[in-house]
Amino acid sequence: MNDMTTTTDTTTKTKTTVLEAKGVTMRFGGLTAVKGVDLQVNAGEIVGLIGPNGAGKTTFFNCLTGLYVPTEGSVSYKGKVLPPKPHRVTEAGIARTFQNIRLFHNMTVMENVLVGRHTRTKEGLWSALLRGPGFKKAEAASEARAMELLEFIGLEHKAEHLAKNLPYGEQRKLEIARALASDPGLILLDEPTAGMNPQETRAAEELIFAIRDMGIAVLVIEHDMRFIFNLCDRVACLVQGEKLIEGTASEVQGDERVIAAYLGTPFEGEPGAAEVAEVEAAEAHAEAAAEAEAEPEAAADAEPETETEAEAADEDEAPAADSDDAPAADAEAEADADSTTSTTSTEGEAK
Ligand SMILES: Nc1ncnc2c1ncn2[C@@H]1O[C@H](COP(=O)(O)OP(=O)(O)OP(=O)(O)O)[C@@H](O)[C@H]1O
Repeated sequence: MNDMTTTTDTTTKTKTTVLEAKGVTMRFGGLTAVKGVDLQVNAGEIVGLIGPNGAGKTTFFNCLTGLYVPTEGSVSYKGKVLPPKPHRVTEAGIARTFQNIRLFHNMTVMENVLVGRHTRTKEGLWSALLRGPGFKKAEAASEARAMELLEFIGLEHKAEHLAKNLPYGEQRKLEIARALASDPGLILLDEPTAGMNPQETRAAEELIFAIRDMGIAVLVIEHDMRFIFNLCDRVACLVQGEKLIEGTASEVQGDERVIAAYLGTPFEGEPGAAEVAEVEAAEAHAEAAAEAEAEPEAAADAEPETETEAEAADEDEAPAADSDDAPAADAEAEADADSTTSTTSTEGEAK
C-alpha cells in the first residue's frame, strides 16, 4: 500500500482497470439475484453501487469476493481472472467489509487488525510456534503497520480495548482498518455508514476519500444517496439484479428511472418488466380459461338458487308450514336458556 499521506489531489488518476466484472449472473434455484452485470472500477476511482432493497447488490459483492461462485460471468482483478475463493481474492488484492459488522468481538482492537494482516505475513507455522527471530521481526513489523492503520482511522488510543466495547461507528471503522491491513488495491465497502449519525457519516466520507488518496480504488454500496452522490466518481444502479444505469453522480441522480425504481413506480423498459408482463398475461389467460370452463356450471347453479328464493318466498307467505329447522332452533334456544341459567346460578353460588 502507498504511504499514509492523504491529499485531495486526484490529478494522477489513470484509467488502469482494477476490477472488471463481465456478465456476472447469480441464480439461487429459480431466483436470478444478479443478471449479466458488467462493471469496471479503475485505479483512483470511487464507484458507488446503489439500488432498492433486494436489488442484488450484496450478492454481486459476494460474487466479486469469491463467497459465491457466479452462475455465469467472470471477475478479473488487474487483468487476471480471480479464483472464486475468498482467501485467494484477498491475496490478489481485494478486501471488503460486511453489511453486518463481522469483528472478533472478544479480541482487542489491535488483534482484529492483526488478523487482517495475516495474508501478508510470510512466516510459517514452525517459525510462529518456535517464535524464532524471523517470526519476532515479522510480528513487530505487523504490529507497527497495524498501529499505523489505527492512527489512520483515529483509534490508536483504543488499541487494547475489546472490539465489543467500541461504539457502533468505531466498530465500522475498525472493520475498514482490518480490511486495509491486507494491503488491498481495491476495497469493497458494504453499507459503511449504516447506523451512523450524520457526524459519523461525514467522518466516514472523509475516511473513504483518504483511502482513495492512498491509491486504493473503492467500490461502495450505500442507501444514503447524499453520501453516495457526494463521494463517488461513478455510480451504477441495480434494479432486480440488472444494471439499470451507470454514470456520473449527476447523470444517475437525475435519471427518472432511478427515481421510479426507488419509489416503486413501474417504468418503460424496467428490468424484469418483460418477465412480469409474461407472467401476468399467462395468469390472465389461465383465469379466463377457468372462468369459461366454470360458466355452464355457474348457469346451472344459478337456477336452483332462483328456485330456492322462490321457495323461501312461498314459505314466508305460509308461516304455518312446518320446517325441519324449527325443532333445532327451539333446542338451541333452550340450550341458551339453560346455559344462562347455569351461569347465573354459578355466579349466585360464588357470591
Ligand atoms: N443465499 C441466498 N439464497 C437465496 N436467495 C438469496 C440469497 N442471497 C440473496 N438472495 C436473494 O437475492 C436477492 C438479492 O438480495 P441481495 O441481498 O443481494 O440484495 P441487496 O440489493 O443487497 O439488498 P439490501 O439493500 O436489502 O441489502 C433477494 O431477493 C434475496 O432474497
